Amino acid sequence: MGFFKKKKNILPPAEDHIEANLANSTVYVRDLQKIYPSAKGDVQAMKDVNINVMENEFVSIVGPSGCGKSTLLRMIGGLDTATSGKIVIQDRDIIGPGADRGMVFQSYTLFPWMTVGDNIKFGLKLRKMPADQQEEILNKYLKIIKLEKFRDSYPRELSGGMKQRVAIARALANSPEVLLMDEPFSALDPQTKADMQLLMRQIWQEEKPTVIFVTHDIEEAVFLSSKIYVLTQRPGTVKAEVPVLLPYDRDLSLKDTDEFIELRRKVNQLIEHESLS
Ligand SMILES: Nc1ncnc2c1ncn2[C@@H]1O[C@H](COP(=O)(O)OP(=O)(O)OP(=O)(O)O)[C@@H](O)[C@H]1O
Repeated sequence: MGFFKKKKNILPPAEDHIEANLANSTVYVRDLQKIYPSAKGDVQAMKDVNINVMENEFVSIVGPSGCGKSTLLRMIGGLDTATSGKIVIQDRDIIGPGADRGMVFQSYTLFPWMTVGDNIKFGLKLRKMPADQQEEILNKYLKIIKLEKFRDSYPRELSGGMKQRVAIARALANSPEVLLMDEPFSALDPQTKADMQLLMRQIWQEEKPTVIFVTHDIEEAVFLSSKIYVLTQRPGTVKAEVPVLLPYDRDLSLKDTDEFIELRRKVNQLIEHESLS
């Protein structure tokens, strides 16, 4: 029985419909607050953040610089602790890192002394998965990221985009309940970035991972997501939850359509108003 069902009897009736929605949540963030103590006084990075990510959703977090996007992702990843509030994945309170969450960062985080294959199998080896199953999963993900020929290469032999493809495969190979991505494509050149967005969308359409994706690139957020949370400037809180009602099968030509441009403009305006206020 899930966390929300257990609490049913103590919720007032008015919240019943909210609870019904949350029962399907993979990630549930409530009243999250983050204060960084500093010599010059406390820095309130985040205030009353509430987000709700359903199973198989691709959710992006956008907002002005310094609004707390990375802090929020780090807290969901268990790499940082909240000052108050709650983060629940399925029915478990998050108090630290765990294999239930895969992470991909902007900076390249592959183990440089391991081949591509060993990087992808790393988590599987830790779990002592039988070798034949490891091979099966490795082959599946090498194919998905189109790097079958690079299985025995080392990270130093790969381009930035290839390294991020391996990082995504390494995270997904562990079948995480949620994939957390912090600006994973922002260091790449524009063409590689567009290729990676297309690949990421294809992976999502085929594999349906639950994803929380932090980016400052609104076009990227609209292209990839099923839902976008726009945060306010610091202290960051949720300003808007924007559903992305665009076709399910997407390719890069979608970016030139009126409906895409209109939605990108809407999200941009939400952030611009924030930056000017
Ligand atoms: N260790 C820290 N000590 C003090 N303040 C911090 C610390 N880490 C982050 N902050 C502050 O908290 C706020 C949120 O930072 P965070 O990096 O999460 O924002 P962001 O939205 O990801 O920014 P950007 O879009 O520029 O990457 C910022 O104002 C930052 O200066």
